[in-house]
Amino acid sequence: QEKAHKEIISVIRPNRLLIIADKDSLPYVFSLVTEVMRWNSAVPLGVPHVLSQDDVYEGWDLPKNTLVMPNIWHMFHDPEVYDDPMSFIPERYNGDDLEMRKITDLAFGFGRRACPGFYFAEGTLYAIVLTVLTCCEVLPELDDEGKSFIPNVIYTPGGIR
Ligand code: HEM
Repeated sequence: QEKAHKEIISVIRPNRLLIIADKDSLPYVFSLVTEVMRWNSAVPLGVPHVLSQDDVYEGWDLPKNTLVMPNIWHMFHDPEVYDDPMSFIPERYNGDDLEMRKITDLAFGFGRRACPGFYFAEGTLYAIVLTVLTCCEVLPELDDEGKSFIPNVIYTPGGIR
C-alpha cells in the first residue's frame, strides 16, 4: 500500500486536475491489481461450456455435448509458471505490461464467449483502487478487544446469481 501510494503521489502534480493513469506511469499500482486477479481470481473455474461438436484436446477424445470448465485457478497457481503462487507478490510482473496481460487475458475467459465486460470491469477496478489508495489508508480489521488482525481470505461456494 505504501509503495503504491508513493507511486501515485509521484505522478500527481499540484494544480493538475488530471493524472494519466496507465501502466507506464503507475506500474506498481497496475501490478497490484493484476496480482489480485491472479491470486484469488473472481471466476476461478470460468463459465462452463458445452461442446457443439466432437473435439480432441491433448489426446483426449471429447464428444459433442461434453461439459468443459477451464481451470483458471490452476493456470494462475501453477508453480511451474508462478514462483510461490499462493503468495501475493505484485513485484512478480516487474511492471511489465506483457506479463500482466497474461493474467487479464485469462481472468476474463477466452475465445468468442470471453467476458464482454472486460474493459468496463478492468477500468472500474483500476479507478477504484487508484482513488482509494490516493485518498485513504487501508488498515487491518479490529477484533472485539480492539486488536488489529488481517481477516482470512476465503471463497464462498455457489455461482453467480
Ligand atoms: C473483475 C470483473 C469480471 C471478471 C473477472 C469477469 C470474468 C468473466 C468470465 C471468466 C466469463 C466467462 C467467459 C467464458 O465463457 O470463457 C465472463 C462472462 C461474461 N461476463 Fe464477465 N467478468 C467481470 C465483470 C463483468 C462485467 C462488469 C460485466 C457486465 C457489465 C460482465 C459481463 C459478462 C457477460 C454478459 C458474460 C457472458 C458472455 C457470454 O457468454 O457470451 N462481466 N466474465
